[in-house]
This record gives sequence, C-alpha cells and structure tokens, in this order.
Amino acid sequence: MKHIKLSDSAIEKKLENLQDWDFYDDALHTDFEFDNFKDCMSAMNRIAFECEALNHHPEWTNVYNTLDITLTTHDADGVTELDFKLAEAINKIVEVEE
Ligand SMILES: C[C@H](O)[C@H](O)[C@H]1CNC2=NC(N)=NC(=O)C2=N1
Repeated sequence: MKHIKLSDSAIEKKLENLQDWDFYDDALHTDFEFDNFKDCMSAMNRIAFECEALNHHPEWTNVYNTLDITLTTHDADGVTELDFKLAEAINKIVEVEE
C-alpha cells in the first residue's frame, strides 16, 4: 500500500496527540534515556519486532543508555501515517521499559 506524505500542518496536528516526539527536517524525532545500557537494548529489541511487523524501520542511534530515533517514510520521501503508527508503538514499549 502506497503511503502518502502528510502535509506539515497535518503532522503538527497529529503531534498534539503524540507525546515526546518533534517534527523537523521532514522527519519525526525523539530521544530516550534509560537507567542503563541493558534496559536500552531491551527496548530496542522490542521495538525491532514492532518494526518488522509494520515493515517500517527507524534511523536510530544508541549511546550507552540513550536512544535517538528518527522516523520518515523513505518511499514517500517524508512523514506518513506509518511513521505515526510506529512512533505510537514505540511510546507504548518505552513507557513499559523505562
Ligand atoms: C522493501 C521494503 O518493504 C521497503 O524498503 C520498506 C522497508 N522499511 C521502510 N522503512 C521506512 N522508514 N521507510 C520505508 O519506505 C520503508 N520501506
């Protein structure tokens, strides 16, 4: 299914209901800090399974107990509903992990 790039105003509106994420450089961004490396890696593992289920993958950086995530839909060259779907799933996982 082709995903359509959302307009900036649609993104800003949807962000009102998406805690902890920002929109800039045509992508959704967030960063998390965990108690330790193990908890961070555990969350990354759980997120990875969700990415596979959605066939939608993040650009992310882990440094010790921190995790920076960038979401964009490469096929649409911008942010789509899929990015929000994955961001919501990530928030649910991290809320549990942290
Ligand atoms: C072939 C494969 O289904 C596509 O490359 C998927 C994989 N994961 C993806 N992830 C993201 N973030 N954007 C995509 O367009 C995308 N496309």
